[in-house]
Amino acid sequence: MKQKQQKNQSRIEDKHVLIVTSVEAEKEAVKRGLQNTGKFTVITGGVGPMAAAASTAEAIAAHPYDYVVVMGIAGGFKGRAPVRSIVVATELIASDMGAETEDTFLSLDDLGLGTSSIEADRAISEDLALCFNHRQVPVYRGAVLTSATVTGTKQKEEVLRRRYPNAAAEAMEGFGAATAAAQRGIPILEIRSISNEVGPRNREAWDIKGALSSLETAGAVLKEAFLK
Ligand SMILES: O=C(O)c1cccc(C(=O)CC[C@H]2O[C@@H](n3cnc4c(=O)[nH]cnc43)[C@H](O)[C@@H]2O)c1
Repeated sequence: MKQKQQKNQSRIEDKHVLIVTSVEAEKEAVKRGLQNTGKFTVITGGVGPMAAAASTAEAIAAHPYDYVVVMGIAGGFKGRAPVRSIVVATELIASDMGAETEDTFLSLDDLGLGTSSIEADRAISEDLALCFNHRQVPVYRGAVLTSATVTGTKQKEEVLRRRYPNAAAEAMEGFGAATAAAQRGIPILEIRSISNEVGPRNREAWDIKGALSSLETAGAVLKEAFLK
C-alpha cells in the first residue's frame, strides 16, 4: 500500500528543472554549485527580458520541464538586500511595462491589458529561503523587478522604490522567462545574488566576483532543496 502511494505521488525529487541565466559566467557558477546533478539543465538565455523569454520558450517547447528557475546576479535596493546577499523572489514584476500619465504609472493590470506581475512558486521559494537560512547565507524574500534598462540614477531608483515598495532587487530577465513558463503552466522561481546597489551607475563598484561566488552557493542550495 505504501509502495502504491509513493508511486502515485508527484515527488519533487523526480522533477526536471530548467535554470535560465543570462551570461556564461553565471551559468558556470550555478553549475559548480549543482555539481553535475542530472535533474537540472542550465542554459545561457541572453541578457534582457526578450532574450530570456525566447530562450525559455524554446527550451520548454523541446523538453517537458517541471520548473523554470531564473538565476543570476542583480542590483539590490539599499536597506532591503545588501551586496552578496541572496534574494528569493516572491513575485517577478515587469517594472516598466505599462503607461505613464502626468502624475502616475499604470501597469498592464491597471490598463486591463494583461499582467505585469507573475507570482513565484510559494512553497518552494519559502523552502529555499529556509535552506539558505540553515546554511547561514543572508537571504531576503521580496519582488524582483525585471527592467529592460539597468537603473543608473538616484531619481529612477526612488521612482522604483515608491512604485514597488515590496521590491528587493532589480535584474533584466525574470519576467521574460516567467511569461514563457506561465504560458505552459510551468511554475517559476527566481534566485538572485546581489552584485551592486540599485542607483547611480558605478560599474567599477559591482562585486561580480563575490556575487558569482554567492550564486555558486545558491546552486548548491537549490540542489539541496530539490533533492531532500
Ligand atoms: O563582466 C563579467 O565578468 C560578468 C559576469 C557575470 C555577469 C555579468 C553581467 O553583466 C550580467 C548582466 C546581468 O546582470 C543583471 N544585473 C546586475 N545588476 C543589475 C542592476 O542593477 N539592474 C538590472 N540588472 C542587473 C542583469 O540581469 C543582467 O542580465 C558580467
